[in-house]
Amino acid sequence: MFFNRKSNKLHHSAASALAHYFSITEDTTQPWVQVHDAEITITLPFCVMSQHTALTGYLQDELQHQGLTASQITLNTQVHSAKTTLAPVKNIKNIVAVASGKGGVGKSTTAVNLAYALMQEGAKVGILDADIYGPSVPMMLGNPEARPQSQDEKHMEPPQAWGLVANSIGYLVPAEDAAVWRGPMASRALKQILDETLWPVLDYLIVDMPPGTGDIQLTMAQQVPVTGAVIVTTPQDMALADAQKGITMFNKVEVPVLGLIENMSYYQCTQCGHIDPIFAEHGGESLAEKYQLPLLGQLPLNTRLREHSDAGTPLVVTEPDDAMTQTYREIARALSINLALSVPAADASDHIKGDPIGFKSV
Ligand SMILES: Nc1ncnc2c1ncn2[C@@H]1O[C@H](COP(=O)(O)OP(=O)(O)OP(=O)(O)O)[C@@H](O)[C@H]1O
Repeated sequence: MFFNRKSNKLHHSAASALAHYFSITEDTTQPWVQVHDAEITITLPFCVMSQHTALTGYLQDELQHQGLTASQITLNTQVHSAKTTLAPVKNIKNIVAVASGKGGVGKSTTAVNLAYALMQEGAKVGILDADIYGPSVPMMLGNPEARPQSQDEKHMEPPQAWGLVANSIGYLVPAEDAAVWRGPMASRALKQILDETLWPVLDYLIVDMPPGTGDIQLTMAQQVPVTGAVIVTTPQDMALADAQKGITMFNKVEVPVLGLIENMSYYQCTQCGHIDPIFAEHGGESLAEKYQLPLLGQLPLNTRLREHSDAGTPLVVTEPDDAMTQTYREIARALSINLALSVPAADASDHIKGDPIGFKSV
């Protein structure tokens, strides 16, 4: 009886502290907490590994203020499979489309670095390059010569780069062949790559969408069981106008837009530190406000980011302490939290089958 009362108090206080920490309701956090004797186990439905130490400290302090002590606080992560209208893809819990209305705004750069940032926050992540007409992911991952292997001539083992599993039309056919495909063929190819790749169990598959909001993009968004979309834009009026078309497109196919990322927000001179908003200011903020969407983060125009992409050494992996890496990780945490809290979870037992390849999550 005494133990039960103490457990209940610990349970309630931990749930309340979590609610406060993440600015959400206690109803949401209650199911995350389990108490056994005086041991608290918290299972978060999102990936925020870099915050675990701070969060544990915060929980300890909050309990102490209430005269409570936990013998141990353990934090785990269990990302849910989200509910989608289309049938899920085997082993993939969530598909996140990274899209842009306008070309050249840094969508692929963002998709690649975001994928690694999610991994650093504790997620199991893959990337699918759906940019059929201009696949740049293989170059950005530094493995353009890689080819998916097949044991049965039906399924592909995806290449891996620094622990990230990836597939791309760029690994499969010469660029000039894909460039002349018509829309239906391009979307069929994407669906085929998605379904025939031996994906290990992934919390998130990042899909680098082709730029634009035409028929091809619409068909792709309709054929793939996308959990949510992230729109990349620059602050420039022209890019913002196209980003709005992207938001409208995802609304049309009932895919929730999880947030905006503003890229090339400003340039900071490496010599004098002067900040120049080359593509105008506040564009991302006003777009986010207009559509009531979170602005997940803002990245500067930076030579090193471009150099790392060109060299196939993604910045987030090779410069883990860089300020831009920290921004990508903030974006990754915000995205993971937003997805877990805004998209209802589904029963995953039918499609999560276990790792078919020697996949090492890092
Ligand atoms: N924040 C940034 N700072 C500097 N260079 C950047 C930044 N973001 C992207 N780039 C560079 O801009 C170019 C276009 O980026 P990227 O290929 O990611 O854009 P995209 O929107 O995917 O393009 P596409 O429309 O061709 O698919 C690349 O050379 C990339 O390295």
